[in-house]
Amino acid sequence: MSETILALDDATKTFGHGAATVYAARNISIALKAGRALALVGESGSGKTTCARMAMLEYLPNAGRVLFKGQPMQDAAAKEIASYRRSVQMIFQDPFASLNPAQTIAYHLKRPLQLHRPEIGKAEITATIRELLQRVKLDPDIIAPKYPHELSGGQRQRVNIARALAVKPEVIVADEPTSMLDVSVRLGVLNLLNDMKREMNLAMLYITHDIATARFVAEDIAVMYAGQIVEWGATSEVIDNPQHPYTRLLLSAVPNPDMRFEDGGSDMQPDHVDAVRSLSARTDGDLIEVTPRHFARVTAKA
Ligand SMILES: Nc1ncnc2c1ncn2[C@@H]1O[C@H](COP(=O)(O)OP(=O)(O)OP(=O)(O)O)[C@@H](O)[C@H]1O
Repeated sequence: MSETILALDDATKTFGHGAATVYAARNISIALKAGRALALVGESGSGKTTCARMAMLEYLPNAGRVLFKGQPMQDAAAKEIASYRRSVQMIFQDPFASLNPAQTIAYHLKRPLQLHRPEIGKAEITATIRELLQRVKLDPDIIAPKYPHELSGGQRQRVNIARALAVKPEVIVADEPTSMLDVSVRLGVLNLLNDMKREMNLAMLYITHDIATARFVAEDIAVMYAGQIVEWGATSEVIDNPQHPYTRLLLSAVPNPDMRFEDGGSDMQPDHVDAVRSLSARTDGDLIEVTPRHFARVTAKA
């Protein structure tokens, strides 16, 4: 079994107080292992980004822990936190927003090397930038001198991936990394993430509302609804044989994940959709031990 690098251990994050408390993430336990990806899947508002932010230490959980190689990060010293921030790199949804329009691509890659890779001498920086661009399948001669606006969305996202790799991370958190890209280039970027994961033994958290894309990247999958993980397991098993009604609902909306279930995005009846949602949002039962009885109860109700 490969090593767990980063884990959320029974982590809960709430916003607001009293009756207005929102449980953005409730009792989340996930483990990111070297050389493997976990897909966190769910519709908008299910809590995926909150989990990513806890993994990035942007939010500390109200309860539960963030563990890095078994060490709780809540009480870590500043030096350990700085090292954590290098080891855990994020790739964002919007490939343009995270690039400075006034700087060349070479500059974007040079900065993290200068800041975080002191072992690379001045003379080797250009060669390392070339290597990084080649790794993400971009031609260094063409791309390095360009500015972000001169690249396509897919090329920009590859630059973001190269920049994340520049600091030699152990974990990549990719939050909807292809949702703003042209459909024709999405698969290429997902395949690249997959290659990086294997070649560099990276642990990866892949966040998406599109359960179908999880197959391309992730060995494991966790399905979220209303701040909770309702089902998890090996990606192929969960997709081919979903046990939880909410996972079935999510799969019924593929291949048009942008469509709302209520607008005919799912082939389930609207009252059945409502029943699945209310069951999935319950916090009193043991949602994790999913049994076919859950499904039977929902169908009987609908
Ligand atoms: N800073 C915040 N303040 C108050 N509520 C928040 C905050 N961040 C998130 N929430 C709430 O927590 C819940 C989960 O949000 P989150 O952004 O994690 O979902 P998501 O699955 O990532 O959605 P999306 O795919 O739209 O980004 C939502 O109900 C959201 O409104």
